[in-house]
Amino acid sequence: MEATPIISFKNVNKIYDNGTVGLKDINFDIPRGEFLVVVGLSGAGKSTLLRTINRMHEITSGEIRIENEPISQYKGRSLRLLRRKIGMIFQNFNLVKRSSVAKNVLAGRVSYYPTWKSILSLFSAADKQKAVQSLQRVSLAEKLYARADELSGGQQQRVAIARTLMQDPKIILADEPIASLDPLTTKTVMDILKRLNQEDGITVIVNLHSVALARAYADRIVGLRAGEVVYDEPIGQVTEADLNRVYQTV
Ligand SMILES: Nc1ncnc2c1ncn2[C@@H]1O[C@H](COP(=O)(O)OP(=O)(O)OP(=O)(O)O)[C@@H](O)[C@H]1O
Repeated sequence: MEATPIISFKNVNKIYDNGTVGLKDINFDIPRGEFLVVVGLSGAGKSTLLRTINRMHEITSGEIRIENEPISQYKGRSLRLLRRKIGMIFQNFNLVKRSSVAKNVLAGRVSYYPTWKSILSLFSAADKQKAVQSLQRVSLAEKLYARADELSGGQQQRVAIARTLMQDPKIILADEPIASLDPLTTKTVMDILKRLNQEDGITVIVNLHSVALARAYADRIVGLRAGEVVYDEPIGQVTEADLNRVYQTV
């Protein structure tokens, strides 16, 4: 029997308040431990798809299950617990630029603390140690006391990854994580995501424009066009002609 998928989309639709179709009848499962890359033109719905998984965006109809639980009704504590197991990294890194790397990384742990302790930054010695270890995973331990805005873009993205590691995530969502980076730094960041996937078994879902990168890193590629899945294949079966379908504008 096949193991339960970690994420499952069933007949998912998303229509924005202004009538724009974000997602149209999405149906697919993501097995635990997969490195999934979502490709598509700008506006195809990649960000929308990713953000429905942690409820940054609400769906209009259908069902999303995480670890076999429907998530749409989650509120309060259940929503916090859902978001704790899902790390997210963004194109623009979303760090507090004037804060230290240490503070930025520790911020990934706040969901484990009562609000008053997190406001006062009363992190335990164990969590400070964990912050150092998270930075070691992205080869940036020496930057612990640097200010975030002293770092290069690639280094900032690695800090953002270290921050998500503080959550002990089961899933990492990466929304165009390398869009602002040069080719060498891109490789460093993608290699780190791949390593976390392979060594820690974290399910990773990455939105990318680059088909070449998708082919280099993905276990499976899903192509979106105008909110619909037009392509869904394991990497071994990916062909140039199929991928071109994703990028047809008509
Ligand atoms: N808050 C919003 N309100 C209305 N429409 C939106 C909103 N956010 C996104 N859209 C629209 O939904 C569609 C999908 O957008 P989305 O950002 O998911 O695409 P994308 O594939 O991630 O694009 P990009 O590669 O440019 O980030 C687009 O037509 C977009 O204009």
